[in-house]
Amino acid sequence: MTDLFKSCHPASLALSNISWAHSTTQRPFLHNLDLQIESGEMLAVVGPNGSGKTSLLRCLYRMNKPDQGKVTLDGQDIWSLSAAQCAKRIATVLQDTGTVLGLSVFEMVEIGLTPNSLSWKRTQKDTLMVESALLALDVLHLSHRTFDTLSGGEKQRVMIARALAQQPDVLVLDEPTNHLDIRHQLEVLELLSTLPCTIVVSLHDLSLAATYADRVLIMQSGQIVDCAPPLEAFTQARIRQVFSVESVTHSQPQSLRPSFSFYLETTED
Ligand SMILES: Nc1ncnc2c1ncn2[C@@H]1O[C@H](COP(=O)(O)OP(=O)(O)OP(=O)(O)O)[C@@H](O)[C@H]1O
Repeated sequence: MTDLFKSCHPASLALSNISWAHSTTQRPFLHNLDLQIESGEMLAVVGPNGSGKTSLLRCLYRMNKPDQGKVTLDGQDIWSLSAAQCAKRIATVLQDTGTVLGLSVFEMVEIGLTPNSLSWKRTQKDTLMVESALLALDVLHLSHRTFDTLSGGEKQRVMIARALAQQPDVLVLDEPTNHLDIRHQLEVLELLSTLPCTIVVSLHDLSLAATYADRVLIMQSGQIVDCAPPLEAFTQARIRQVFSVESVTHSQPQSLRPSFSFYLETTED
C-alpha cells in the first residue's frame, strides 16, 4: 500500500464564497459556501437526501462550475487547470458506473493509470500498480471477469481500486459504501483512512462517518450547517434538526468514537 501511494502529495482544497445553481433554475442551490479542507484530512459529508452532498462534491472535482466564488486546489483555482490536469490530482468514485461494454476488471482499473502513466504499452510497473489496487480492495480474484457481470458491491470495490491506481492527491467518493456488506464497508473506510491523500467522502451512515472521519460536514438544503470533529458535530439536537430523527449515542469500545441508533419520535394520540 505504501508503494502504491508513493507518488501522492496530499493537497488542500478550499471553497471561497461559492454559489452554484442547477442549469434548469435561476436560484443558487449552493449559496455562499466557505470551506477549508486540509491536506491529508478525511472529511465526511453527510446530510438528508437532496441536501446537496453530490452537488458540493461535483464542485470539488471540477464538474459543477460555481456561478460565484472559487474552488482552489493547493491555492490554485481548479478552473484555471485543464480537465486533464485536474484528473492527474483528483480521483473520483461516483454513484453510477453505468455499463462498460465488455471491459475486464483488470482493464477497468488500468484506466485509472491513464491520467498519470499508462502509455501505449503496459509496463511491469503498471501491472503491479493495478494488481496492488485490486488486492487492496479484495477483488484481485475477479481480475479476468467482465466488469458488467459483477455484483453491485464487487463493482463498487473495483471502482475504488481504479481510483487508488490513479494515485491521487485528493480522492472524492460519493457514497462509496452503497451496495457493500458490513465487513467491506468497514474495510473500505479503514483503508481510506490510512491513505496518504486528502479524502472527501459522502456517507449516509453517521456511525461510519463518526468512526473514520477527522471532521464531518453536515449539509441541509444546500447549506453547510456544521463542519467539525464528529463528537462536536453530531449532537442529539443537531441530528434532530437536520435528519428529523431522535438518536441515542453509544461509545465504541475500541475507538471511543460515537456510534448511533435512531428512532422516530412517537406522538401521543
Ligand atoms: N437539474 C436539476 N434541476 C433542479 N434541481 C435539481 C437538478 N438536479 C438535482 N436537483 C436537485 O438538487 C438537490 C440536491 O441534489 P444532490 O444530488 O446534490 O443531493 P444529495 O444530498 O447528494 O442527495 P442524495 O442523498 O439523495 O444522494 C435535490 O433536491 C435534487 O432534486
